[in-house]
Amino acid sequence: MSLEVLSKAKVCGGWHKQYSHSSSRLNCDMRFAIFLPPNATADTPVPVLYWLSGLTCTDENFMQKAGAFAKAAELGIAIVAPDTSPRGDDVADDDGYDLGKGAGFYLNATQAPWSANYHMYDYIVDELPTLIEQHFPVTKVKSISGHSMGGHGALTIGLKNQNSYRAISAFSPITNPINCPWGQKAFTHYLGSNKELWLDYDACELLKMQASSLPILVDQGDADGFLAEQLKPENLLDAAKQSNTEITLRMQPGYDHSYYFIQSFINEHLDFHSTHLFS
Ligand SMILES: CC(=O)Oc1ccc2c(C)cc(=O)oc2c1
Repeated sequence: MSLEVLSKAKVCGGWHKQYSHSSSRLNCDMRFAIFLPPNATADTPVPVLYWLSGLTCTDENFMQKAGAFAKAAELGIAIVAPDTSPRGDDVADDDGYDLGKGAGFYLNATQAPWSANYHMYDYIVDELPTLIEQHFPVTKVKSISGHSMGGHGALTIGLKNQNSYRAISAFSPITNPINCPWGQKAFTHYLGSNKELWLDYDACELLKMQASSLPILVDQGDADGFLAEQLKPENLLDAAKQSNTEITLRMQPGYDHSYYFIQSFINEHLDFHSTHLFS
């Protein structure tokens, strides 16, 4: 599979690069961004942290706003930031910011018109890592993190693929999409009205069914305007209790839903991932 370079810039001794490629799973051209630390070479490949962004975001938000490069360079971790949905003029969309382009919810849609392209679950789990491992000096060792809708993606993808990742972390994740307005809207459109089929993409339901062998770190701001209606971290703790899974949930006083919050704690998440990626 071929990659087209869209941009490259040296940063913190490493490289930030953006690429486009044709995705067979999403049936469209996709973009992603990668940060390669200075020590990533063919002789010394490095592990990868996959970062899943939230609603309305692209490959660019985390790379431009999180301030993660200095720490990732020091630790020797590559970071891959995919886009948040399929893209292009032929891809179905909606006027709302919480459905369609920019709102792929990291699942495989089964309902028309979404099912033609919206297979973000398969893209993140299989197609993108295969591509990254073919083209860059990285190992197969990986972990996963994300924000909001991307936190939901990191939790569900990590929990469903515990042998593929070393650790999961999330900022302000949508923890229980089957019980919040964003999730209920997206799942109705992408998966249909049979709510039994929604359970497979809900972190709380997954945790109730199976304990996590992966360490999980969640940071949540207590001044986040979406906390009570959309994010519900207390439901994640309740679900974890039911399967005897230990989750570190840190309520961070005064922080909101923005990238200022992510920037404040990203180094601690990178340290957390480093501990497990190199163990
Ligand atoms: C760049 C940025 O601030 O991203 C951002 C803003 C808001 C949201 C909301 C409301 C939900 C979500 O899933 O992600 C997200 C990302």
